[in-house]
This record gives sequence, structure tokens and C-alpha cells, in this order.
Amino acid sequence: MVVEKKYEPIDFVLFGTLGDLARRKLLPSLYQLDKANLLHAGTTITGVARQTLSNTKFVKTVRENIVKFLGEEICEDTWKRFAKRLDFAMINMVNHEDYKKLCEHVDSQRLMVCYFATPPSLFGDICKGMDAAGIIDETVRVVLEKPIGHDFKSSEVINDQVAEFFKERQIYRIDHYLGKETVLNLIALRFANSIFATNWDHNCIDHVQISVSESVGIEGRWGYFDSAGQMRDMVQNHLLQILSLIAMEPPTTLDADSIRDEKLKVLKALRTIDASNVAQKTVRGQYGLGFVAGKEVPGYLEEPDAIETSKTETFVAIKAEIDNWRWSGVPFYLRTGKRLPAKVSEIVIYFKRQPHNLFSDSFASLPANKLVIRLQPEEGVEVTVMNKVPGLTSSGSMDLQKSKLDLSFSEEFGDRRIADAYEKLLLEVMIGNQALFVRRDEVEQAWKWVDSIMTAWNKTNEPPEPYQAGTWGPVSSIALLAREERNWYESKIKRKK
Ligand SMILES: NC(=O)C1=CN([C@@H]2O[C@H](COP(=O)(O)OP(=O)(O)OC[C@H]3O[C@@H](n4cnc5c(N)ncnc54)[C@H](OP(=O)(O)O)[C@@H]3O)[C@@H](O)[C@H]2O)C=CC1
Ligand SMILES: O=C1O[C@H](COP(=O)(O)O)[C@@H](O)[C@H](O)[C@H]1O
Repeated sequence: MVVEKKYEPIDFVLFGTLGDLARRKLLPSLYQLDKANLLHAGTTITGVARQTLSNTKFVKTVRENIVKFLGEEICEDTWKRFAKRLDFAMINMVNHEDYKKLCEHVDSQRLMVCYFATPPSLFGDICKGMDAAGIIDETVRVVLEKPIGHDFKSSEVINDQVAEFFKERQIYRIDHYLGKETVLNLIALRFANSIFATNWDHNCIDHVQISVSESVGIEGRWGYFDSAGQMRDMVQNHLLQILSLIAMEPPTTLDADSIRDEKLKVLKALRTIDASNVAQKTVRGQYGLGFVAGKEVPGYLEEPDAIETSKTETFVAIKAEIDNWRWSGVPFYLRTGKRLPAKVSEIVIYFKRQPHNLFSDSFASLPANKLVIRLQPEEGVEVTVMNKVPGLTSSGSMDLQKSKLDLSFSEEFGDRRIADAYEKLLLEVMIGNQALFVRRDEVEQAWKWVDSIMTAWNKTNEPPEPYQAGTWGPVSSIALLAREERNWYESKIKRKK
């Protein structure tokens, strides 16, 4: 396959190359891009870390991690090509003098992409160090990992530190959910299908549920997770991005700012949750000892390195409301948690019931139509509809049955491999398309909404409600919907890790 012209040779610099994210996701994704012939022959990859490591040892470590995290046999032809691109630079990122070493690895004539896979507290130092080394110019692109900061104020500080050296058009704030095929499909589903486009508002939709559940715990990331919690780790970014894509007005085009302008309007229209209503609109929980997939797992406070008095939430449920014309009176229920029974991300759009039931003989109350968008696993889209059961009846009445129109990605698209979100996003950075990256004002607006909830939680000083690992969270999260005569959608997928 010939590499398209738009892929130019790039000097890719990966800060934090020995960290969890780089080992698990970024390096394997770069390898996959190479395998798919999507990296230019001249592209180089320089890993930056503070440990002393020879180039040979670095290359060996990268190979081991690719094998481990891709879980498939390595393609030796690709590996030969990929290994030649790899280089290692030992830099203590807080020592700005150290960055001069980078000059040996990058060429000022070429496009440079720098990925900051480090704690955000280092972003300012990295920018200063790059500046001290004289390697910043208008063409450099930087990729920032989430969460940016731990609240609005700290995110402002970090964004300012980066903005001192880079213009907004050079900054790519990653939210890897925006690279997932099924999340991208939301745009296609909404705007390429008139049956949804014309029914997408308070006239037709009763409520929306967005659930992102994980069966894993905190996977040895206590230090990071305990200072973040599920609200900062998942809601501030992934869930609010999904909500914005579902709720936004049609953008005028698919260009970056048209989409981001519309998402921002949704975030601005989110009704504030504060001390006056936090108890009615939110639930937070923390998992205790329990069983996931038949295996006993420790509670959050028994995880390695845990501080026994931690009040950090591992589960959040929220009734969010959007105060605009389209969504007036339509609640968006959000739910996410660790150590739930299965890893499932789903969006369920509940349409309004029929105003009058013609079929009361067979169905006392006609169920509402639902559109289920399965983000992962078993990616697909499903619509529940009512059908007549074929056959003759002496009474002349009609028997109805609930049926599904089910589009499963694996059935529809066969063996076509679904690329990892990071592959898609890395490619977009290299191409220079910011549409799938989060603009500064979006990040800040999301923080403002989240901050208000967290401030209200902190005021009460109450601990999160306990839930047993392997269950769907605290009982109050069921009550959040039950008191409005609604239920959480029960996922029908096979339960996987
Ligand atoms: N891991 C994940 O799944 C996800 C992570 N993220 C975000 O990605 C970023 C990285 O996360 P993650 O990989 O988990 O974090 P890690 O702590 O595993 O990795 C960070 C890396 O930065 C290095 N580092 C820290 N300080 C310095 C320094 N002064 N000089 C040189 N190197 C330094 C660390 O080196 P050393 O090993 O020597 O300490 C480490 O290799 C974070 O912002 C996180 O929030 C976002 C989504 C998912
Ligand atoms: O950003 C994060 O996402 C993962 C979940 O991502 P997924 O693609 O596996 O759904 C989460 O486990 C992690 O805590 C968080 O930092």
C-alpha cells in the first residue's frame, strides 16, 4: 500500500515513554500505524524518560510491551521498520538544561509532534525545557493528556503555562473516547440519518442514559486515582464529551471549530448542581470487597498503597439537565464506576411513549422505543420496536411483541479490525486535524460544572456510599431514577472483563 501524500515525515517525541500509558497504549498504537503503512518512512520516534537506558535496552523494552499489550504475534517486517525509528533520550523533565539533548534527535526542518504522557504538573516544565533547547517553532504540535489539572483553577494555570509557548492551533488535548469508532459514529448516526435528526429533541425523547462501567479496580494506580476519583477521571472528560456529542446542535461543517463551538454551547447550558440540589441529583460511591466474574476482589480501601480513611469516589451517578430549547425537560442520567459487574459503555435514548394505546387488549401499556448505542464491547446500534406477532386470532385482536433492529459492527463489518482510539487520534495529530481534540474553553467549562458538584460534596463532608464490588453501585443510584419512575437500562451483552 502506498502512503498517502498527506503523511509527512515527523519527529515524534514521547515524554514519559516508560510510563503506563505509553507502554500500554501509545507505543503499541504507533506500531499498529506503522503496520497499516500510515507512518511516513522518514518518521522517527524518540522516547524521553529520566532513567538511564541504552538505546538497545529501550528498543527491547518497547518490543516486550507491544507483545504484552497487543496480545498478538508481532509482525517481524513491521517490527524491523519500527525498531529503526526508535531512539531514547534521558532527560529529567524538571531540569531545563537537559532538554538540549533533544537537539540530537529532532530536525528543525521537519514537523515535530510532542506527546506529554506525564502528570500534567510537568507540562509547564516540558514547554520551558523545549524552549531552552530552542526547538519550539510555529509548526510544533503538542498533545496533552487528560485530566488537565484537578479543577478549573489548576487547569487554567496549566493551560496558561502551555499557551505561553504554543498557540491553541498547536495544542491537541486528548480525550481518548473521542477516538473510539462508536463515539465517532454518533456524529454519523445523528446527522446522516433523517429518522434520528428529526426526532432528536424534547418532543420525542423522554430521557437519555449514558453508562460507562468498568469491571477493573484502580489497577495499581492508587496515587493518581485517589487524588482524582471517578468524577475527575471519567466524568469531567469522557462522559461530558459523549453528552456534548449527543446533545449538540448540528455543526455547520465537520471542521474542528464548528464541532467544538457546538459542544461548548451544551456544556454552558448544563444546569448547575450545587449544595442546594446535590443530594437529589448525584450519587457517589466507593467499592468494598466483593466478587467480579466469580473472583474475590479487595475493596478500594484494601487496595495496595491505600489510605484507609480515603473518601475518594469510585462510582458516580448524576441527573444532568440541559437548559436550552432542544432539551428542556429531558434528563441525561450519567453513571460510571469501577468494579461494576462488567465493562460496558452504552448510550440509551428513551423515546416518548405513544400518546394513545390502540393495542390495550394485548399490551396494557406500550413500552417506549429505545435506541441503544453500544460503545464497547460488542459495538453496535440497536432499536427496539413493537411488531405484530404473525398469525390468525379468532378474537380479531392483534398480538404485539417487542423486537430489535440490531446492527452489530462485527456482523456488519465482518473481520475488519476496529482500531484503538489512540491509533485514530495519533493519526489525526499527525495529519493536523483538531476536530477530535478538546479545545481549552471546553475543558474549562467542564471543570466549572464538575467543580460545583465536588465543592458541594466536600461541604457535606460525608463519605461516599459503599457498594459491594461486582454490583451496579450504591442503592441510591437506583433510587435516582426510580423516584422518577425510570430504571437504568440493563445491558444485554455477554459479561466480559
Ligand atoms: N495510564 C492510563 O491509562 C491513562 C493515563 N492518562 C494520563 O496520562 C498521563 C500519564 O499517565 P501514566 O502513564 O499512567 O503515568 P505514569 O506515572 O505511569 O507515567 C508518567 C511517566 O512520567 C515520568 N516522569 C515523571 N516525572 C519525571 C521527570 N521529572 N523527568 C522525567 N520523567 C518523569 C515517569 O517516570 P518514572 O517512571 O521514572 O517515574 C513515568 O514514566 C497522566 O497525565 C495521566 O493522567 C490518561 C488516560 C489513561
Ligand atoms: O481515561 C481513563 O479511561 C480508562 C477507561 O478507558 P477505556 O477505553 O478502557 O474505556 C479508565 O480505566 C481510566 O481510569 C481513565 O483514566
